[in-house]
Amino acid sequence: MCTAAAMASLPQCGARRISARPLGWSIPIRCAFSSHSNLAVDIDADCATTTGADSSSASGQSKNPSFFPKKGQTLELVCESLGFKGKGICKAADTGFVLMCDRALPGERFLGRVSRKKSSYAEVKKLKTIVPHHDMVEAPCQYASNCGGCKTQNLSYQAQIKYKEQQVRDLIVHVGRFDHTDPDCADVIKPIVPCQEQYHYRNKMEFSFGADRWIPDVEEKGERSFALGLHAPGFFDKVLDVDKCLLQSEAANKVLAVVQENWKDSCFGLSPYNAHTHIGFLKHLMLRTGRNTSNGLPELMVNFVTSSYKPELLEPLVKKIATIPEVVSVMNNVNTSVGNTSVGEQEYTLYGKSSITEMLRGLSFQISANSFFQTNTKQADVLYGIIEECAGLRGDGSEIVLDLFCGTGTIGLTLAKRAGHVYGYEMVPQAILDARRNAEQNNIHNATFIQGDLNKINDSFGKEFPRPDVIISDPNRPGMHMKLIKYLLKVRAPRLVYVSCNPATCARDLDYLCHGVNEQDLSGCYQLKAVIPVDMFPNTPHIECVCLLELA
Ligand SMILES: C[S@@+](CC[C@H](N)C(=O)[O-])C[C@H]1O[C@@H](n2cnc3c(N)ncnc32)[C@H](O)[C@@H]1O
Repeated sequence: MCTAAAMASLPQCGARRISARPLGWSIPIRCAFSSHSNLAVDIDADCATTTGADSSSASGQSKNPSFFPKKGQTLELVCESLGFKGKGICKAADTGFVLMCDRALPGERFLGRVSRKKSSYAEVKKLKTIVPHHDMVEAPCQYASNCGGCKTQNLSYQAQIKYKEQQVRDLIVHVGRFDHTDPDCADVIKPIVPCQEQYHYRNKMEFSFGADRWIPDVEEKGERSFALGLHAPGFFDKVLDVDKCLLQSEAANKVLAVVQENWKDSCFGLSPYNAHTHIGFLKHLMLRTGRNTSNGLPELMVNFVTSSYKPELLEPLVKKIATIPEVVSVMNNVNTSVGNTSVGEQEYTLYGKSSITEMLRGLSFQISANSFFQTNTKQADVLYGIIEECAGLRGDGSEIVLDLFCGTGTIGLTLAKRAGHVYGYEMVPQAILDARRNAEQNNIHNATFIQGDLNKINDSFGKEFPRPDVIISDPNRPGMHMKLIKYLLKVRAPRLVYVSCNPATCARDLDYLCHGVNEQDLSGCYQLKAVIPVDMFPNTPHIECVCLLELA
């Protein structure tokens, strides 16, 4: 059975047939996923806003109490587990119809309204908690219940990692089609590696300036005012004003506080960019924290993304920020497009230097405003250690490593000391330039970085480098393109380390690599040896996994 939570992200999963239910009756709903999901409750469904049952299946209703929700219906639900994007999963009794609710946490009994209905699952908006969830703790952040960033702050950390591990296991079994009853497979999924720091772990945060401040409870009244903070969940144009974010460093919070104290002051003449009218100056405030390599102290980059280049407007604010000792760089990216991106067409240094330093596994990296870099440095150190262990390089300097989706080259460069040669492949030209610079700066001479789109490779891919002994693949959330899967099945590398930030697409790709792709007439040739979930982002639904595959 394919889980609905996974279906939400995997289009190839088929919809399940379920029947409709009569309106206006008490409906038994129970929780989903685990074997002990027998918490049946009666609910008094409010069907005032729904119209007519599904006529195709309504006739069977009097005999069958099965349930098919309607948009607008209010239900009493109990959440048992966390699924895709950290949404709480509930399930209708009898039909197994899945209902997903943002911010519902396991054990929580709540009233929710069906906001969206698909053929295989429905989404529910939580209206009111009736009984709180298990493993409840007090959220330390005042914005926790409204901010889109940390959705699980009020769930104990032990429970957070337990549900993440369970989600990976469910996806590997149901989407990846690995049989957990097979003793060979049972040991493959390892316990999740927790993150030692659950707050202040992010080295980069991006806040938005907005003309439309989001005040959660009066949201519908259209109250308008300026804001600097995080986008309200589901809104491109509304911003939750925040003075402090517990995910970023203390030094970054000092900068945020200074900007907040000053930018709305009319004497500065600053205006937020309006996502509707496209008028206004300030778009984003990006704060990056690195470490000074000589004294180990934090060093900070502040990057203002603006719609035009007017340094005179920013100058008074820059002067105030520059008095914060940790600030070593103030940048200005100018982005004239109407989109939401923070990468500028031009970049200017307003104060100090144009990059900061970060250390990872003993190497030092220069990070500019737009460089990609792992956002949780300490846990990236742990992640890369696991990758290195999985890569299992002999260290005799003879092996070829292919680092696919290499970004700024960090994984490949940390492996280079034990490899014969590393070949990195990446689409973004600037990342390739950064990777080459990083290699030079760390005196690494056995690494070659090649720019190219791995979704567009053809049969000649692989001619630029010798046959790899170890392949690292670290794609973005959509996972690997079928063209790349075909290459990996053709090249038959002895070891493949798949690093993923989306366990759903990861499970799909592992299925292709190990079991083959029927529709493409391809046989699998790898054996799954280990899946190691790593918690890189506490208090959020994100899950990283390192998977080791060996040639079968
Ligand atoms: C998850 S990041 C991994 C970066 C790097 N491995 C690291 O640990 O820092 C994925 C990288 O894949 C790159 N990428 C995304 N789509 C790509 C494609 N179609 N072809 C090549 N690279 C791509 C992105 O630019 C990004 O640098």
